[in-house]
This record gives sequence, C-alpha cells and structure tokens, in this order.
Amino acid sequence: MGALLEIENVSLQFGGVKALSDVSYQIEKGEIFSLIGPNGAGKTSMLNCISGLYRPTNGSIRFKGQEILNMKPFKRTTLGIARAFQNIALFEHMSVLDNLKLGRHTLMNSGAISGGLYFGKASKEEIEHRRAVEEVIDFLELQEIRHTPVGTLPYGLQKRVEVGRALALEPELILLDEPMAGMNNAEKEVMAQFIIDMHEIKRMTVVLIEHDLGVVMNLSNHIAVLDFGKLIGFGTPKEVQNNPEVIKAYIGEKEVG
Ligand SMILES: Nc1ncnc2c1ncn2[C@@H]1O[C@H](COP(=O)(O)OP(=O)(O)OP(=O)(O)O)[C@@H](O)[C@H]1O
Repeated sequence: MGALLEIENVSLQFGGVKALSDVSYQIEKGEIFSLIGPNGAGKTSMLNCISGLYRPTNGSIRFKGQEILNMKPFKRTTLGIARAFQNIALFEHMSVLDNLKLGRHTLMNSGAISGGLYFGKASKEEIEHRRAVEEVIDFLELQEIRHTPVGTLPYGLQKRVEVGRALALEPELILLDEPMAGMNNAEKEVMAQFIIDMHEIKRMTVVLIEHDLGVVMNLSNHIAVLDFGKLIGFGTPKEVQNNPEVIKAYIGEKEVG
C-alpha cells in the first residue's frame, strides 16, 4: 500500500484564529482513516481543505502524487474525491433517487438540456449514471424508500442518503464528516457496517470524522488527532490510545477508547 493522500505542512488561518497549524500526515490507499479531536480542533476545516471548500494558507495536499491545493472542488470530484457533509446537504422535497442522481451531476459531460433532449452520447451517459445510482441504492439498502421525499425520512436514513450522494460519485477517496452523529446505537452499527463494506467490498479509502471513540477505535487502520489546529497524535488505534499527549490533551486524565 502507498500514500493516496499526502498532507504536508498545511496551515489555515481565519483572521486571528489558526484553524490548522503546520499539519502533516499521509493516508494510505484502501484504509479507513479517522480524524479525531475535541470540538473546534480543526477536523472539519481539514476535510474542507481536502475537498477544496477551503484553501490552506500554506502547505501541500497531493492526491495520487498530484498537487490539488489550488484545484476547484468539482475538479477534485472528477479525480475521485467525494464528500458527505455533517449537516445534511440534500434537497428535502426531492426523492431519494433524484437526490442520488443529482449527486452525480458534477460528473455529467453532456449537461442537463442535451441529456434530456438527445440520444447518443447523452443516453449512454444517462445509462451509466443510472447504473451507479442503482448500485448505491442496493449497497445502502435504500430500495424501499427510493421514491420517498428525503425530508419525510427519519434522521438516520437522511444521513444514509447523504452518504449515498457521495458514494454515487464512485470515488476512490470518500470523506465522511460525522456520518453517525445523532444516531442511536442500532443505527450507528448499521452505518459502521456500511463503512466496513466500502473498505472491504468497494476497496475505497475512507476518511472519517467521528466523536464516538469506540467506533473510531474499532473501524480505523490509522488515526490522526488534532487539538487546537495542531496534530498531536498519529498512528494505529493502539498507538493513539497509548500516546500520553493524546490522553492528556484530548481526554483529560481518562483513557482513550
Ligand atoms: N469559515 C470559518 N470562518 C471562521 N472561522 C472558522 C471557519 N471555519 C472554522 N473556523 C474556526 O476554525 C476552528 C476549527 O473549526 P472546525 O470546525 O474545523 O473544528 P472541528 O474540529 O471540526 O469541530 P467540531 O467537532 O465542533 O465540528 C474553530 O475555531 C472555528 O471557529
């Protein structure tokens, strides 16, 4: 396995606030990687730098060896990076199916008008989009709610559709910002199994932000720990659990996990 994503000396500043300070780490191809840290530590900012929503003040972010720091978010999507948001970013009056289809819009070459009017290139593209969307519906077990407006679904299922919207892009690297937030234990278990399947069946590289440390320790191959924008720990779950700085800064006197 080699590095899929290389983060090097990344800093991000908002006025006087240093959201990220000189952060460096690597994410290996095919792993489940978690970003943890207390509230305001810089986790979402980090994900935003990877997906292109924020541009770091300094540093380098390389995806498969290519510098992506100045690349627009949609360009990063076409390279194979997709992201699910912490706050659900779906169209609530539209069905599950239509939300997933819209998720693939960035990948469409022929545009909505020609896609609707012409056959040939457009219809081939449409078939390809439909295949990808149907695969996500199968994978995330959304068959029974495919025509249901997203806004009428329970929160846990809306989160699942939000993850599905990113999955529909068939990314190599999927960024999941708190996919289990607000879920009960049973819902968390289901989502955890989907994440394992993304890794084991779809061979995706998964980056996860999650506050439930039990989940993080169980799922992750590697973990990066942020505190006040600084990387204070990095390693396997065991290494992170035994890192005195992590124990002190993140958990106080309690043990991690
Ligand atoms: N767009 C922004 N404008 C100004 N400050 C920001 C912006 N985004 C993040 N910050 C600041 O950067 C710091 C890191 O925030 P960030 O949301 O990345 O932390 P987090 O670890 O994801 O927190 P949480 O666990 O609460 O989601 C915070 O001090 C936050 O207020």
